[in-house]
Formats: sequence, C-alpha cells, structure tokens
Amino acid sequence: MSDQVHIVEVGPRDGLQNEKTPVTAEARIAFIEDLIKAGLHTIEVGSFVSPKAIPQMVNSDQVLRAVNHHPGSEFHVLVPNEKGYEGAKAAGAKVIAVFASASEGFSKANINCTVAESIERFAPVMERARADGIKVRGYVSCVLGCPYDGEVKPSAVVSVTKKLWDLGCYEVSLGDTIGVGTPAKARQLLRAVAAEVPMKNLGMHFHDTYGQALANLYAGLEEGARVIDSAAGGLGGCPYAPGATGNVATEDVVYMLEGMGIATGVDMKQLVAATNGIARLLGKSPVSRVASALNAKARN
Ligand SMILES: CC(C)(COP(=O)([O-])OP(=O)([O-])OC[C@H]1O[C@@H](n2cnc3c(N)ncnc32)[C@H](O)[C@@H]1OP(=O)([O-])[O-])[C@@H](O)C(=O)NCCC(=O)NCCSC(=O)C[C@@](C)(O)CC(=O)[O-]
Repeated sequence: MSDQVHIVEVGPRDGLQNEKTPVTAEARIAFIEDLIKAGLHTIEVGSFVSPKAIPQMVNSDQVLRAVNHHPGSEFHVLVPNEKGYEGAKAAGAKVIAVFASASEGFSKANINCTVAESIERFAPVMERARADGIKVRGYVSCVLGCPYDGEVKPSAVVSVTKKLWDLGCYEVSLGDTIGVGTPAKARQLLRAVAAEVPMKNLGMHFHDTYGQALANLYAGLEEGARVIDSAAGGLGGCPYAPGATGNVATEDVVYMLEGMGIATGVDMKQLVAATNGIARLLGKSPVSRVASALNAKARN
C-alpha cells in the first residue's frame, strides 16, 4: 500500500465539542494554527448548531473567519439545517458537513428528528450550497452500533449513505460514533457501502472506545478506503453518544501510515506540540499512544 491517504483533522470540532473546560475562540484558533503548522490542511473547525445542544461550538463564526485566509487549507463546519447554513455562509464557509445517522435512536437524540426528516432538512441546504458554490460533505453516525438502538444493520448504513451521495455530498464519512466496531465488521460495512457509493468517496470516522480504531482503519485501507478522520491527541466525543470516548488520534494514524510507507506530509514533532498545547489547556494528558510515547521520550 503506497498510495495517498487524505486525513481530515476533526480535533477542533469533534475533539472539543464535548469538553467540560470552556475553550475560547482564541484558544481554538491557536490550536488550528498549530495543526496547520504540523502539515494538516483539511480541518473541521466548528459547527453551526444550537448553542443549547453544543455550547462549546458557540464561537464557530469567529473561529472560521479567523482561519479562513490560510492558502492551501480547507476548513469544514457542521451544519444541521438551513439556519446553520445561513450562519456558516455568512462566516465565509467554503465546505460544510451535514450529519445524519443510520439509527433512529441517535438521530432523535442528536438532531431531534427521524432519519427521513433529517434527509428532508438537508435537501434545501444542499440546493442552496450548490447555488452558492459551497461543497458539502456528509456524515453517517452509528454505522457499527448505536448507543440507543444497539446493533445497526449494514443495509441501514448503505441506505442513508446513498441518500446523502444522491443529494450531492462529494464524500460521506462513516462514523463509528461509539467505537464498538471490529475489523471484520468495518471491512464488511465498507464493502457493502462501496457497492453503492465509490470507495474513494467514503471517509472512515472511527472512535476508539474499545481500542479498535487503528485496526478498523487498517482493514478499511486494505479494502481501498483512503479518507481518514482523526483528532489530534485522540480528543473527541458527542454528548448524545453516552459512554463513547475520543476519535482515533491523528498522531497514531500518522505513525501507522508512515510505517506502511504512506507519506502524510505531517510533521510529528509539530503535531505533538499542537496536542500538548490543547491538552495543557484542557488540563489532561493526551490519550494518543504515540504522543504519550514521544512525550515520555522527551522527558528522559
Ligand atoms: C438540529 C437542532 C438544531 C434541532 O433542534 P430543535 O430543538 O429541534 O430545533 P428547532 O428548529 O425547534 O429550534 C430550537 C431552537 O434552536 C435554534 N436553532 C435551530 N437550529 C439552529 C442552528 N443551526 N444554529 C443555532 N441555533 C439553532 C432555534 O433558533 C431555536 O431557538 P430558540 O427559539 O429556542 O431560542 C439541534 O438538535 C442541534 O443543534 N443538534 C446538534 C447536535 C450536534 O451538534 N451534535 C454533535 C455533532 S454530530 C457528531 O458528533 C457525530 C459525528 C459527525 O462526529 C460523526 C460520528 O462520530 O458519528
């Protein structure tokens, strides 16, 4: 395996949205600038959602405006409905992400509507984005299990992914929101979805709750998937996904890819510095194994 993999860094959004410690817009901007310095150029920086649902993302307009000038970088923001679209567009968004679920329980908890209603909500957003020249990425959550409904059938994931693709998403990221997947299941799922949506347009967004995320990614890479979502330091989680821990850590993904001969263009030293900066602010150690190993080495 020696071809290119595209990393979508989700730390400043998914990584911070569920943190108890308030993170100011200035601190989130500094974190993003550090990630850019490390060589990450596709970064999810915020969301235009209800501030009651996700208070941490309240300054996303300020954050997006501050970082948007960086040439050669692409910044994504989450948008659940037309109100969010208007906010994102006003702040200068060039790429937005709509987010659906493969399970009804999570859809209801997360965005207060059924899966079918969410697709209906996204249709006018997609239409407006197309007219405004704004690219739209899609997410499907709970692809390998749901905290409310339990098991999720691959056919449900295929159906929602296909709907987002048919609506015009350029890429759909498959979220193992609660990190329950194992490699065989991840592989089976990707095969099923790739029968309807090209593999090159599928992202792998795997949380690491059960320590399976890297193994699941490796299985996905073997199947031909080439887009990986990850968060610096292994930050992440969603208040509507109880018990779930963070995303797979970007450091761990970069270390694995480089070890496989896949160049990432990421400077590990700078990346660990970015992770250490945000970890200090949050008052906790990074869960990334690579960051922990390199920090321990630097201390000795
Ligand atoms: C979708 C809604 C808004 C529905 O929430 P709702 O209560 O049904 O919305 P509503 O239309 O009835 O409006 C209620 C209030 O929210 C306001 N409102 C309505 N829309 C917006 C908006 N866009 N921005 C700001 N405010 C908004 C609206 O103006 C109103 O304000 P009020 O009159 O009460 O003062 C809400 O449930 C919500 O914001 N949910 C977002 C939840 C979220 O962000 N979750 C985390 C991201 S998803 C995730 O992490 C998974 C992922 C993507 O990483 C992949 C994976 O791991 O699986």
